[in-house]
Amino acid sequence: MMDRITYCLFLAVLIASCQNPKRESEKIDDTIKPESEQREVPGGKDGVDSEDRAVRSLATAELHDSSFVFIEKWSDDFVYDMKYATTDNFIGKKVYDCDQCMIRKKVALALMKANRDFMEKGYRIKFFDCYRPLDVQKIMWEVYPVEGYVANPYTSGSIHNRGGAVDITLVDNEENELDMGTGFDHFGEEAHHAYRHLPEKVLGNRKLLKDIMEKHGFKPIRTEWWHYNFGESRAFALSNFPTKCD
Ligand SMILES: C[C@@H](N)C(=O)N[C@H](C)C(=O)O
Ligand SMILES: [Zn+2]
Repeated sequence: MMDRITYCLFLAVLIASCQNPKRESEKIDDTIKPESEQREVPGGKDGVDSEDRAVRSLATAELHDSSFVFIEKWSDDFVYDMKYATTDNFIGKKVYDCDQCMIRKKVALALMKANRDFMEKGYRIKFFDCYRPLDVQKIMWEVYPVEGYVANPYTSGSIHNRGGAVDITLVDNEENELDMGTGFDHFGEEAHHAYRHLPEKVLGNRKLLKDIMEKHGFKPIRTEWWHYNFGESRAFALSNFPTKCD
């Protein structure tokens, strides 16, 4: 009799898990930004005021800190060149279907605050990469299995796979990239933070990026000037859903 009950319980649990409800951490934001917050109000100084409103709007949205959001939906003030949605990357192949930046809500908020600081100085963030599915990490590892430049997907994976890392640079008001000394995904010592044989201007640009990102809770990695991990993002779950646009 007991065995029958245990068996029924087991069956019920199995059926429930097969329905595979999305974990909170993998829920994707489908809220609509209020109409009044979609347009910049005239008089805002270089978009900084509108960025403040955008931060408030996302901060008060009914979303879990770990929900994935499309940052483009919450702020008009970023620039995008999502390299893995093109063939212009070290893999030589387009590996994303979507060219938008998808990231955890908590990380998006910090990025919007950092962007506000950059905008006060006449710059803004340009994204090269945000959330990255674990399967894409495996493709990268096949092409370039060197830790420091590509995180090992078979150990702890990349913070990109957890929706907590971004690859970025800065652009000016005409959307010209600041000179950072190397291109994106230059896997060599010239891209390291400790590499000093660069013009003062380049060192200053890297420092500007690093200082403001650190102020907002991001941590650089030793080997790539463009890569920033947010806070304790290892706490976010590894994800592997494909990058699909809204
Ligand atoms: C591949 C490169 N853009 C990158 O993000 N590297 C770091 C180390 C990573 O894979 O997490
Ligand atoms: Zn990166």
